[in-house]
Amino acid sequence: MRKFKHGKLSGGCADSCCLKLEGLSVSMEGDQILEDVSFHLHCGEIVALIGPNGAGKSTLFRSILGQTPYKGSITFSPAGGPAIRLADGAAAGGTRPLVGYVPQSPSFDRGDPVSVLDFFTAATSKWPVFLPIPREYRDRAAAILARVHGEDLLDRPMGALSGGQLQRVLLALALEPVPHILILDEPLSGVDIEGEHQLLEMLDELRTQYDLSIFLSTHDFATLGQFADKVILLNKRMLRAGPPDEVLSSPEFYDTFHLRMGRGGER
Ligand SMILES: Nc1ncnc2c1ncn2[C@@H]1O[C@H](COP(=O)(O)OP(=O)(O)OP(=O)(O)O)[C@@H](O)[C@H]1O
Repeated sequence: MRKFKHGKLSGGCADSCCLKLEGLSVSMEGDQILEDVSFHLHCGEIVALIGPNGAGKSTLFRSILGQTPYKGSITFSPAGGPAIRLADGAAAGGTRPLVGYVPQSPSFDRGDPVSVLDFFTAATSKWPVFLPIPREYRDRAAAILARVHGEDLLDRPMGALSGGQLQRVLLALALEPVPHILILDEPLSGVDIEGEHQLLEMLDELRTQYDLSIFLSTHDFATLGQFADKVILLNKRMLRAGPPDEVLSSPEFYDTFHLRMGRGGER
């Protein structure tokens, strides 16, 4: 599946744009949710975040989005530009990087008559969708959907979309405007194998086309090696980070998911 390995990574952070998390900690209602999490994310890189239920994956995303207060630092350094430090979600000394976000799949009632065009219009304008939608809004929605090869979905009811089609519609919205960083919370859940393959191809195409950092969480470990440059294993703390094969064969991975090491493993 992988068609493209990003060339800029060879120089590390110095000559490529980079999101840096350093010593990130989050507490809520007296509970420590994240503790001392540090890693870098480069443009053009797809990084998968894995961990058991309740590991803090969505909380980590919300911290980057500025929706959850944290301790530590999050900085964004555009290639060749000054670094932007995000303190508790506020950009200090620069323009806030654009972060596109696809939340964990919302569900739509099967009989819900809201069309993809209605949904787009409501999300991107103040036009009352019970009135006929003007041509310019329709053309704009079609152009945005075309980025994910979804123009044909425009008049479909949201409730009739498959899991993969719904993810593509949400992805198209997250790409308007095209962000610096794209975050997807479990985009593969509820998506069949064919849809999953299309979505992963799409992400590979988008990061190449727009030089995006893509950061996604998943519980589907079987496909990680096909699309992720790096995997981060999280369970409150960052337990391991590296290429997919290295993380998936690590003792930390086996311990976290209560698996036994196979032959050749040291345990
Ligand atoms: N608003 C909140 N107030 C208090 N605790 C919270 C809040 N939001 C999340 N938590 C707790 O933080 C922990 C991490 O939750 P989070 O949703 O980030 O995990 P996750 O790794 O995304 O889980 P999953 O894989 O099940 O989606 C959980 O124990 C959860 O109960």
